[in-house]
This record gives sequence, structure tokens and C-alpha cells, in this order.
Amino acid sequence: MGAILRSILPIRSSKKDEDDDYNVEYSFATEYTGPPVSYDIPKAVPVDVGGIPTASVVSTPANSGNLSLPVVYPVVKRRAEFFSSEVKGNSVHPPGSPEKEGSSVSLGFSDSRENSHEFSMSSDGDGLDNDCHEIEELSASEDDQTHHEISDYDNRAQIVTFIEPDSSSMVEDESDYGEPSIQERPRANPNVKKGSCHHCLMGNRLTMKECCIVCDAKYCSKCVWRVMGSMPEGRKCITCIGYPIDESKREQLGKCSKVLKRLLSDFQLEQAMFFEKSCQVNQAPCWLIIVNGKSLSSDEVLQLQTCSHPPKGLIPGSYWYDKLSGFWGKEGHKPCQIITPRLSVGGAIMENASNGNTKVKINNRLITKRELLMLKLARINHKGSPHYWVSQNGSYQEEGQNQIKGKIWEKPGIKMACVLLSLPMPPKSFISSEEEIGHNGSQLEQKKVDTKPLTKILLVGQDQSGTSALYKQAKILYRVPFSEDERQKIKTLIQRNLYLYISILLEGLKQFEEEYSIQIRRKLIDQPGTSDARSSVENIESNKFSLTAKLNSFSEWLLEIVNSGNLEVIFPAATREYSALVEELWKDKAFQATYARRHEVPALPIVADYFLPRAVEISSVSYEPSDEDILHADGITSSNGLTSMEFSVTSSLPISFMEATEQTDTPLQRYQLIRVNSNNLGYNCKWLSMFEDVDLILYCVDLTSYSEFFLDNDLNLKNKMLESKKIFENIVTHPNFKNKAFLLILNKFDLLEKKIKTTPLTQCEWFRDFNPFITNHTYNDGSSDNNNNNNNASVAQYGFQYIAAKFKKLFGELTGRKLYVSPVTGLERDSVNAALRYGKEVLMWVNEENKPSTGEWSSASIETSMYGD
Ligand SMILES: Nc1nc2c(ncn2[C@@H]2O[C@H](COP(=O)(O)OP(=O)(O)OP(=O)(O)O)[C@@H](O)[C@H]2O)c(=O)[nH]1
Ligand SMILES: [Mg+2]
Repeated sequence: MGAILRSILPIRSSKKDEDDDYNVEYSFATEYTGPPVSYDIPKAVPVDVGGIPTASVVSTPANSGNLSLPVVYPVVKRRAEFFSSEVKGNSVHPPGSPEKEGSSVSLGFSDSRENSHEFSMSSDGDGLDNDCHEIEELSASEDDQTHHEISDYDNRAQIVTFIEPDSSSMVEDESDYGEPSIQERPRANPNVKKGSCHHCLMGNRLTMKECCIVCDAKYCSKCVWRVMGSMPEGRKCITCIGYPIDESKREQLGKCSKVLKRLLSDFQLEQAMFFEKSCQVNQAPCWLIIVNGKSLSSDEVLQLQTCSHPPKGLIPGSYWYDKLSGFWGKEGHKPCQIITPRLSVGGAIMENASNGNTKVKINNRLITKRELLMLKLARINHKGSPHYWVSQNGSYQEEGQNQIKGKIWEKPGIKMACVLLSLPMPPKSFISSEEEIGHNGSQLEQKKVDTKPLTKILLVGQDQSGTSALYKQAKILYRVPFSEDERQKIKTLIQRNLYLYISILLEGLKQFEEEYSIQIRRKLIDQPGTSDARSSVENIESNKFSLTAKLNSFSEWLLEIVNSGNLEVIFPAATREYSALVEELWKDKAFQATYARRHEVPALPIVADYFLPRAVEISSVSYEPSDEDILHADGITSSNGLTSMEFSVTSSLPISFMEATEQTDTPLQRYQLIRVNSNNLGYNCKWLSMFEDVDLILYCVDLTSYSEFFLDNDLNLKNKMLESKKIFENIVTHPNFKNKAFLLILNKFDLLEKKIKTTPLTQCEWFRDFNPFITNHTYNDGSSDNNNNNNNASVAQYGFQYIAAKFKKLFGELTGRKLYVSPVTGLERDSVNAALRYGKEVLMWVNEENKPSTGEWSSASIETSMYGD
């Protein structure tokens, strides 16, 4: 969508640096598609293309001094070379400087305020029964105990004993952008007067400042832009980009000061904070996160972060995790959250994980007094030291007994009990989940989890290629429910896109209105004095594309918001405030006249046809997206970052994945589908190495992109198909992906069928030699079936085969191997199911080095293509 807007909206600049020396502008890279910008040191100034953030463009200022950096964004530099020369005029100290040596890193889990909040009881006990008095007593005694725990804990936290990465993990973590040791982090110059800005050395304690999350240097509002540039990793001095953050600031990630809030637009701020939280180098070093006594690998951390209900504020430290129920907590403490269960992270849970001193166990963990009281309040038997197996949806049974006794989360009063006891409740989707504990309770669940290794599938493609649609389709196919949170995010996305489609139509309306007025005026000039002309004058007054004054000002306002890139900011309030206006607009004749001519508004995405007719329903507060709406939505979340899900199917080749999930006698094969947009992979797909352990890569190409263009960050117009080819080349030649199985997904086949009628493939320079041997059948009466659907379908089939053969040839030349291809219509479930089944076969063939013998609807047919290699 950004690309569409970039191509239709005028280029305009946003906030400028106050310093005149800086004559280039920068913005935040959300839809980065071109190469990274290399620069000497930065004075970064914003470039805002039509209000839609694009990539960083940074200039060399006249007075940049002797500081020179290699490529800064998004490549992370090696620390040593970074500080080989002194940084003039900057406050950062190279590692090894006196103040750094011997310094220790403190890594508190959280401050004591948070802890005391967490353990404080909110009830005053009025009107509560004995149980509640018990809560109070417990509260008092536990609080005492807790405060001890807290202070002990805090003391411990100050001198956290890091688990030293052992040699094997060092080797494992040694990548191009390998984790540096924390000691290498630059520090701010301690000689700068307290309270002064570390850049201009002006100001005092009262001056508001923003702080670098690596070196802790503080900058006043005049310097912060200059020193931090376009913030591809959040609030870091440019000289600190690529360095791990100061761990004591981990909890502040994504929370900036008022200084930045004033300097940046809301949208820019959100982007910068998004990068701060999500970029690789800012992630907690995985080996410092310990779950059930085991240090995590980067892959396990990724799983934790990308699951549907990740742990909040994951910072280095020791945690326990009950994989069956999803209970999660800090080691030695009560549960603080219920996260996605059944993730294969960390070791097996230990009996004393939460330091429980009751004799009651849940999933092999001795529960704490608070949890015991929760069971009591929920009228669940807690006498006789029962050992329970509890599943994700709260159904519980006694260990070894094949009899579900009930569901904890459905017990009356449980919600109140959890609130009073500061215990977590699971998300609604967990409670309604069908999953029950198996016959052998946790052991069966454990078996399910562990019987087969996880097969990882990476789904990647250029923006608009349809990766989100395929991912969502897979979610529906494998019955992985959309969590409440996901639904909410997609709802906002759909509503935001609706406003965007309306704004595009309003642009069209303005143009139609103008054209109509000119037409009428012309008539007036051509026929002066006639009655026709008189009526034309009246027509000017009642131009059928003119909105009422009220709707006109709404239109102006909306276009302004969209052009300034702030559309996101008005949600969710817009649904409350403007739904009535949207309804009025939708019913307005001028708007309807424009809607009738929507196909003349080129910037309107095709999918708008699906949502616009329900504009009134969608714009209202009460709108709840259906699965079909979710599927059609452009994207998954507004940022469309990394998404991942896990599902299990039987290991035998199923007729369909869905049927497979119902066969319980065959062992389960576990899959993880990770979806990533190529924009998130960085220059030359650098970040692909994060996915080096995937087994199958599904590369998604939009079949209709051959005639589409986008503006790269240097404002060059680029063909989308050629760009997709370039990304493909980068991925297949990536050293980590040498012998991986690849399946090329040629998506939007349905749209190709329509498009190829009017727009020949030869429009793309890579497809210049396309020449389908299709002749129109001419009937005896002389008519032809030029517009016949079957005929069009066969041209599209040829087009598909041709494009597939082009990619196969390219793949062969680059890797010497064979590429498998599948045509897909992402919005059709069967089509996606067929492609994924084919992917499973490809994986098998590649693993067994066997050739496919039979072809289904899928790519086998192109083996014999006339364009084949
Ligand atoms: N007609 C048609 N539309 C499709 C198909 N696949 C995807 N789309 C639509 O194309 C648009 C872009 O698809 P997305 O799934 O968002 O693709 P993406 O841009 O790669 O994914 P994100 O980066 O996550 O947004 C959406 O509006 C989809 O509904 C298809 O096969 N046929
Ligand atoms: Mg998209």
C-alpha cells in the first residue's frame, strides 16, 4: 500500500532539521526496498515521500569532521574497527577506556517499584468472606516474605551472575553480525558536566534530554536528531548503531522521552520505537535468557518472541515455563503470565520452579500459596496433596486418571480470585480452545511435542506478493486460531485501510469534479445564450461530483491526514468519532458517482472492491472481522514484521493437512511457518542468516507485478518483478541457504488471468521474448472468442509457465539445482492447501534426493513446459 501511495502522492517534505547546514532530509525506513545508503557521518535529515515513510537518506554535512563510517544501515558493524579512530566532537568512549575497565553491568529484572506493585494486594477485605481474609493474611505474610525476596532479589540482580556463553554457544552465535560481548559497549564521556548535553555541552539538569540506549549519553532537543540520525535501531547515537544496548535500559525499549515526542510525528515515532524494540541487535542476548534452567538459543528466543502470546518484557534472567498450560514466571516466583503453550523452549519444568511450598502440583510444579488459594476459591479440591495436569484451556485432571474434572478458567469467581491474588488469567482464545489433555495427560502432550523434530518453513516475498494472505490462509487451514490480540490488530488494519481506500476515492472525486466543471464550462462557451447554456450554469452549481460542505471538510481533513502519514494515529478513535461521517459520505450521491467510476482511479487497490461496499459496517465500532475479511486484509499488522505459527500434522502424507490433524494414531509432524517480508531482511537480505535453520523456503512472487513499479529510496522507478527477481537471487545464493529446498509460489494467478488480457507480459524487460502460441478461435460466422474465459485462462497458463521457466532457469544457473514451482491463488483455500502439500513433497524429494514422478495441479506440469530449461 505504501508503494501505491508513494506512486500517487506528491513528494513533500516533513520536519526539517533546524540547522541550515543540513540540506537533505531523512525519514524512517518502513518500506525499505532499495540498497542501503552508505554514508560518512550523518547529518540525517528527513525525506518524506508523500507522507509515507520510506528509507533513510543521509547526507554528509559540510562539517562532518574526520569521522567516517562504513555502511551504517542496516548492517551492523564490527566494534573494533568502529573505534579505531577517535570520535571528534562526540561523547562516546571506545572500549578499553579507563572508565570502562572493570565496570560491571547490572541487569536487574525490574525495579523494586515494579515488584512491590506486583505483590501488593488491592483489596481492603471489606465484605469478603473468610477466604478473602485468608487472602489478606496471606498477603501480609507473603508481602513480608516477598519484600525479603525482592530485596534479596534486587541485590542479586545488581550482580547478576551471567551464565558465560560456553564454547559451543560461542561458536553457534558467531555470525557475521555476531553478538559482541557486553563489555564492548561504548560509554558516554563521564567528563561531560552533569546535566549538560553530551553533544553541544550546553544546558543543565532541567534541560529535557533524550538518552542513547547504548552509551547513556544524553542529548538536548537541538542535538538529538543530529546525533541519532534516522534511528534505524531506535535511540542510539549514530556511533552506537550496531552495538548491543545497555541491559539496564531494556525495560525502557520503545518508551521515549517527551523530547522525541515533540520532534517527531506520531507515526515516525512509532516507527523508530518499533525498530528499537524489534531490530536484531537490540534483542536480549539469548544465552542470558534461561528457561527451566536452560539457556536459550537464538531460535528459541525467536519462538518466544513471535508466538501469539509472548512473554511481556522479556529481559535476560531465569524463568520457568509450564509448556502444557502456558504458565510463565520468574524463577522462584509465582506465575506472572500465561503465554502460548507447547513452545519447544528451554528445559523440562522443575518441581521447585516457582519456589512453591505447598504439596499440590500442577504439571509437575509445586504451586505457590497464592495458587493454592486460587484453587480453593475456585472450589477445586486441594486437599490430600493432589497432582494435577492442566491444559491450555484450563481443563484439569488428576495425574494418571483419564477423567477431566472441569475447567479451571470456567469456575465461578475465578476471575475475581486471580485479580485479588495478582495471578494471571489466560487470553480468551485459550479458554475457548478445544484442546483437552490427552489420555496420558501431560505425558501424552509431552510426547506430542517431542515425537518429531520441528520442520521450519520460511515464507518470504516482496511487499504485496501475498505472503500475509498465504500465512493467514495456512492459519485457517490448520486451525490455528487468530488470538484476540491478532484479531484486534487486523481489525484496526482493515479499518485503517478502509479510510485509505476512501481517501484514494476522494482524490478521484476531486479530479472528476474538476473535469466535470471544465466540461460544463466548455459547453457554456460553445453555446452562449442558449437555454442549454443557462441550464449548464445551474449544473455548475450542482456538479454531480460536488460534496456537501460538511463532507467536503471531512474529505479535506482525511486527505491531509493520509498525506501526512498520520492515518494510523487516528485509530481506534476514528471508529468512534467518524463512523457517522463515513456513513453519510457513503450515501452521498457524489461519492457514489465516484465509486461507480472507481476503476478509473488507478491507485485504488483491487482488494478495495471487497471492503468498500461494506464501508458503513466496517467503519463502525462494533465491526468484527470475519475470517474472510482477515484473509482479504492487506497484511497482518500495520508494521507487518515477522510472524510465525506452529501446527502439527500426521507424518504420513495426508490427503489434506486438515484431515491429517484428525488422524490421531499416526505420529505428529510439527511445523513452524515463519513469514517475513523482504523489506525486513535488510540490504542483500543480510538478516536471512537469522533463518539459517529453516528446512524449506517458500518464495512468493506476485504474478501481476510485471507491469507494476515502485519508487526506491533514491526515488528511482523500479519494476516490481525485476526487484522480486533480485531478492530471489539474493536469497537462493545466500551462503546459509545453499542446499535448502525451495518452492517458488507464483501467486495471484486469478489476477494474472484478468490482467494478461490487457497488459502483455512483454511490458517487463525480463519477459520480452514471451510469445504464447495462442490463436483465437474464429467461428464460422466470423465471430471470435477473444474474450472467452477459457482462452484467457490458457494465455494466463502460458504466462505462468513462462515466468516459472524463467525463474527455474535462473535458479539452475545460480545453484545448479532444480526449482519447484506452484501457481497459487492466495485467496482460495484449496489452492493454498495444494501448494503447501506440494511444499511438503518438495521437502521430501529434496531430503531424499528423489525426483517427483507424478504431477498434480502443481508445478509438475511445468517440467515439460515449452520454456523449460
Ligand atoms: N485477487 C487476489 N488477491 C490477492 C492474492 N494474494 C493476495 N492478495 C491480495 O493482495 C494484497 C497484498 O497481499 P498481502 O497478503 O498483504 O501480501 P504482502 O504485502 O506480501 O504481505 P505483507 O507484507 O504482510 O502485507 C492483499 O490485499 C491480498 O488480499 C491472490 O492470489 N489473489
Ligand atoms: Mg501487504
